Amino acid sequence: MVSGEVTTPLLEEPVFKKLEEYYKSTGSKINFYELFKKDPARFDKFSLTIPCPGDEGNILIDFSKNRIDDQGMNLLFELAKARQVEEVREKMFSGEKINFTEDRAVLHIALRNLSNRPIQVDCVDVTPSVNAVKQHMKEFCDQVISQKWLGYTGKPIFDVVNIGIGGSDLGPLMVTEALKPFAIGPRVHFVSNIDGTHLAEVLKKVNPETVLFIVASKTFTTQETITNATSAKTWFLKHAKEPSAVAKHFVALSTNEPKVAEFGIDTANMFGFWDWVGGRYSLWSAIGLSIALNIGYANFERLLAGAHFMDNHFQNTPINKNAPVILALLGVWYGNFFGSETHALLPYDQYLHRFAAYFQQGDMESNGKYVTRQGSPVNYSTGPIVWGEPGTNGQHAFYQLIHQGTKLIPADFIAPAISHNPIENNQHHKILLANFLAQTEALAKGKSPAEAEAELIASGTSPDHIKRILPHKVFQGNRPTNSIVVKRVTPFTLGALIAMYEHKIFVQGAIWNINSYDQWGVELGKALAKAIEPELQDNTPVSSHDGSTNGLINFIKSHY
Ligand SMILES: O=P(O)(O)OC[C@H]1O[C@H](O)[C@@H](O)[C@@H](O)[C@@H]1O
Repeated sequence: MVSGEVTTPLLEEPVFKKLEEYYKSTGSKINFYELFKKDPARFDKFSLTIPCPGDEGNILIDFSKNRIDDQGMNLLFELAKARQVEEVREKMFSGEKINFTEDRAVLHIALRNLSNRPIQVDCVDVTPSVNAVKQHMKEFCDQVISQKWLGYTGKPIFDVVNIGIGGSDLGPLMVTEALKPFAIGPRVHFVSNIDGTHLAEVLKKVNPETVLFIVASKTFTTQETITNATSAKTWFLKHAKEPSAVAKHFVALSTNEPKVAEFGIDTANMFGFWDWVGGRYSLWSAIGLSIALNIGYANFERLLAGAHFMDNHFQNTPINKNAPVILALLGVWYGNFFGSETHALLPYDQYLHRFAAYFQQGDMESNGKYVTRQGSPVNYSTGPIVWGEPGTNGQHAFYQLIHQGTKLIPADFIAPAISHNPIENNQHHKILLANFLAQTEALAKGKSPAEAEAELIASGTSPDHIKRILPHKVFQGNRPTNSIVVKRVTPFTLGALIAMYEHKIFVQGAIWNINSYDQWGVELGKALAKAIEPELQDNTPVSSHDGSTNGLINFIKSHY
């Protein structure tokens, strides 16, 4: 056990019990829309404005449309204190090995530590090595973007293919999509799936003379990535013929130098990182190389600066004004008291269309745990199911269930005030924002039976028909949302938003007393796939698995 670790089971925490009582007597009955009528200061009280430097504007986090009041919020803040969120936060920032099941520190914050504060792991300051890799990345990006890095026939690089999966794919993919307006370098493509279709379709778009493959894998043992990278190399050599050409067209991002060399990539073309960078927190490391190549190193550094800015906010702001802490506590409030099982991320920005997918891994791989740090099964709910799609698309797909379904689905709406594409005199963006505002208002306000009836009468509906359809036209409202508005989606504001959600995950993990930084759950499936693969090599029937698995394998083999 790590010293100072929380050992009181969550449900026995005195303030958790107080919260339970408060939930029964008051919290469960709150209609926050009604509270706006009673308290004109509610928005000011339950929102945060975080001023960003330069012309990045403010980040507004409006959490007033939640089932909370002063008493509830104060109890939640007390809960954060009781669960020692501040102490555990210090452990993370100071490089303690809080990921104890892998005996690792958790230091994605060190990758964006632009103030160069020394951070020690095993008595060694990691900052110089972080800066050295960043310098290598910068030089490489500058060479590729300025077209000084030439392929085997002397042509510059026009396309970059990032081959990686999970944390070595989702971050760079999400960020390069989000920051398309900032692209100045080669086009980027992503191959993650072992399904040969993924690689085959990307290879159709690129030219071996002008393509750069980035093999991104922390462990450099991930089956999908190594198989895809090997096939990409075979394809490349079919064209280039000469093995020495590989050095100009393949680079590796990894913590595993021997495996990189074994694969045949010159370790001079390897960008390293460290075991204290979790895969799902690695876009700030060398894993971000495809981002830096696409938007330029200076913009990549702005992304880091935005994250560093949020790290400072998280580390230095009192709990009751701390954005990640507040978002985390609200999640705990719904998950552990109201029984909400999911959390929706709904960006009103087409460029952020992979944001929810990114945090699906970030959150679900981190907090999808049922065992406490001390090793006992929890008797409370932990990480939510995270999902979402950009608005307004989602409105025409699944919002019906958020409005009138039986499940309580807390949702974060994320929007930029200013669009990168203000086409038609900005009309598109105004319609987009009007929809974002209308949805959060509708979810809050709902529609009472009296309002619905008045509408039906006004539209000339017959009394008999009104009687029949009225209940279907009523919305309960009181459905919680957070609204997060930035001036514009820029490398800086995006970096800050990502870091905010990373720290939210951290705070929830601390409250639930789980290790947010390992992922043993994904290992079993990997091991079993390795065992089944040889069985698919011929058509001999198998009988060594459970009935279903045998049946499936034999059905597939019957097509061989
Ligand atoms: O970068 P790697 O080592 O290829 O891992 C890719 C992914 O593999 C597994 O699914 C998990 O461990 C993820 O957290 C990780 O992001």
